[in-house]
Formats: sequence, structure tokens, C-alpha cells
Amino acid sequence: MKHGGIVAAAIEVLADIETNHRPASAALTAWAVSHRFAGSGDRSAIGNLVFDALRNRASIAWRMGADTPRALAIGAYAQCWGVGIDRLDVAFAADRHSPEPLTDAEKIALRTGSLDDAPDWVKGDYPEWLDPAFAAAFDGQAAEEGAALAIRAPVDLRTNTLKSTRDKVMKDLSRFEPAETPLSPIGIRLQPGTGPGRSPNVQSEAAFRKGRFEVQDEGSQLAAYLTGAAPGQQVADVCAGAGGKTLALAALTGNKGQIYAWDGDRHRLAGIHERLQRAGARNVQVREAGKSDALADLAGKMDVVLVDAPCTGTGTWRRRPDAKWRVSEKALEDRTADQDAVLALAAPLVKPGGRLVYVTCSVLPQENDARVAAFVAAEPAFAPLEPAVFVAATLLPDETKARLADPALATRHGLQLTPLRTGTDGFYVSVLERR
Ligand SMILES: C[S@@+](CC[C@H](N)C(=O)[O-])C[C@H]1O[C@@H](n2cnc3c(N)ncnc32)[C@H](O)[C@@H]1O
Repeated sequence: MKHGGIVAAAIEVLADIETNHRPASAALTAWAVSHRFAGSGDRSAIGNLVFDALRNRASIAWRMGADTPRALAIGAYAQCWGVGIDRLDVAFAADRHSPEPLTDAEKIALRTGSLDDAPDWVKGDYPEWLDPAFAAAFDGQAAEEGAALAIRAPVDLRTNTLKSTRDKVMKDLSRFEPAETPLSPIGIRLQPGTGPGRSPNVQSEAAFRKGRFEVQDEGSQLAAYLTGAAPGQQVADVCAGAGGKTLALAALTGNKGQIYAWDGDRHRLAGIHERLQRAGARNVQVREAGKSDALADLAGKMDVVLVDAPCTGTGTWRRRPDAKWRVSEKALEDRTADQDAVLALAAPLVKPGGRLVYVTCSVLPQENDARVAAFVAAEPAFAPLEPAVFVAATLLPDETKARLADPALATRHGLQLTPLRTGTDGFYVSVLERR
């Protein structure tokens, strides 16, 4: 497909998302099913344009003076793919599947649209109702932090040290031009595609099938390190989901000691068994999902309890931009209630002197420091550690420890990683010691 057709298809998909309140991935699949002539390259180009439009929705709408699917797709094509008006006109003229030619008003908007007078939520491309939360979290940098959450994310991989080394995996994947991640000593970064270009799909690689690496954002890798888990320890992962952090913990503990993986939802936990096997993780016991008495025998015995809490996922907007415009005040309220519930469930498992580690992939203070503050008010036996203290107690290299101990990353009760600050997804980590 030529670019005119790609823009037209993106307009259709954006309209479907808006009209039918569908997730972007479902709308893209529906489009592909009804347009079987489109090849996989076309489908990923259309997907890229749709996701770029959603990542940058507020700023495109401001510049274009309209929030319609057409304005968003054309604006994303010009703003994110760097196509000037002349080339845009040529691209549209060269393809009979193009949308209607640009109007004079669109041409003026594309030429002169500016964000100079735009409010922070437009410059930062986040929902207006979250402005107070962003202002509180980022003290004068809300627009910049939001804008960094609106850029395509790289593909980050975690070397599975139970089976390989970073150097070997980088050789396995040399055709993707891998680079070492700056902070995680076992992370590998592949750059995302630009414009219509595909991002690397590494899950069909032999090295993946052999369990030598996992796809995992560098921030998530760091969160696993920040638990301080070490070989020989007893660790409970009570929101294990499909096991992303469980696998990282198994590698960190070198298969020595015991990890107990559990989740409130049996469907989410179901995927963990196959992943554990592929990764060669042998020190993980998966406890029966849903039933919290499945953890009763662990009470007071754990060195580390990880609560990788359910959250709004605001820190992952680079990867899931449609979620950004769907998140609601009600969803935020529901998640904070879940977070309080799961902290209360996890706390009794920690042994005296042990650590409760609270993690979210959110940047909203309501889900982060506020939850920790509410928890310690109810459970005075737990005290949040200073980031410099819990960072020092990890197996991270000294340069990473120095970077993560930077006071600029510290919040009242923990540590906040963001795309702007650390080049990772947005992750919050608080470590509480049981006195
Ligand atoms: C952020 S996800 C976990 C991701 C996973 N740890 C990983 O690294 O791939 C949060 C998980 O918390 C689970 N959850 C939600 N409420 C819960 C509760 N009250 N008790 C236990 N798990 C809960 C959800 O089912 C979900 O799998």
C-alpha cells in the first residue's frame, strides 16, 4: 500500500476505536480481517500511524484545531513521521485510496499550528483531568514527562542469566543491532521502527524459544533488582500475573532459595508454567490462584514479599497509548482500592527484619506514595526505607546504584523511574522494612 492508503486506513481504524469504544489492537485486527489484500508490512505501518496518533492525540488535535480521526491521522503523519505538506499532497495525489485532499484549513494548521500557548496536558499529551496528579508528581516538568511518555518505546530484553549471558544473547540477535541498556546489567535494547518501519519481533527467534532472554522493559528489570532478592532467600511474589518479575527473581536468586508465585486471578497466572519451564527456573512454587489461604503457611517467613500491584498503567503509555485516553477517575479509584487490599494481604507474610516491596507501573502519586502512606498509617510495624538504603542493598553494579540513588528520582516514600528520567517505562518502587 502507498502512504495515501495507509493514512486512509488509519482514519478508518481510529473511527472504529472511537465509535465502538474498541481497544486499538482489536480495531486493527478487525480492519485486517475485512481487508485481506493488505500485507503484514501494510498492517504494521497502519498500526504505527494509529498508535502514533493516539500517543500524540492532544497535541495533534491542538495543532490541527480538530480531534477527528482524519485530523489525528493526518496530523500524526505530518508531526510524527515528519512529512511536510508538499510531500503529503504528493502522497495523497499518487494513491487513489487516499483520503480527500487536504483542505485549506488543514494546510494552514499543518503549516502554522504551534504548541507555544498550549497547557501542560496538551504539550504532554495526557488527559486533562490528570493535570493535578502530573503537576504533583513532576513539579514543573509535567509537560516534559508527559511528552516522553508519548514517544515510541524501544524493545527491551532481559538476559536470562540461568541460561545465557548478555554478550551471547547480543550475538544471537546481532541482526537487530542490539545495544546494552544503560542501567540494567543484563538488559539489551533494540530500537523501535521509525515511521512505517516495524519494531523488531524477537519472539520468533530460536534464542527466545530456548529461554535465553525475555522481553521486559528495563524499568521492570530494575524493579526486580530493587527487591534486594538474593540467592538462598524466601521470596513471595503475590501479584505474579504471567510471571514477568517471577522469572527475573528466579534468575536473580540463581535458582537457590524459594520463590512462591501467586495471583488473585487464575487466568493471569495460567501462563506462568510454560514460561518457567522455558526459562529453566527451578526454584518457583506456583500456589493456587485466587485462594488467599494458599499463602497461609508462609506467614511471617518471607525475606522479601513483592507486591507488583494492579494499577492504571500510566507508566506504560508509550506501549499502550489507547489506555491513556481510556483511564477514568473510577478506574483510578478501583485500582487504589485493589492496591490497599493486596498490601494488606501481603504484609503478614513478611518476617521480622524482612522487606515488603511495593511496585506499580504508574506515575500517579495516588497509586504510589499515597498508598504507602495509607499502609504505614494502618501498619506501623512497617517503615519505608530511603531509596539510597534499599538501592545499596541490591546486586546492581555500582554505577547503576549511584544513578538510582540520585535524589532527583526519590519521592516521599520511594523511587520513581520515568522515560524522561531514566529512559525506562514509568515504575514506582517503595521498600518497607518490617521492624
Ligand atoms: C501489574 S500485574 C502483575 C504483573 C506481573 N508481576 C509481571 O511482572 O508480569 C498485577 C497483578 O495483580 C493481580 N491482582 C489484582 N488484584 C489482586 C489481589 N487483590 N490479590 C492478588 N493479586 C491481585 C492481577 O491479577 C495482576 O495479575
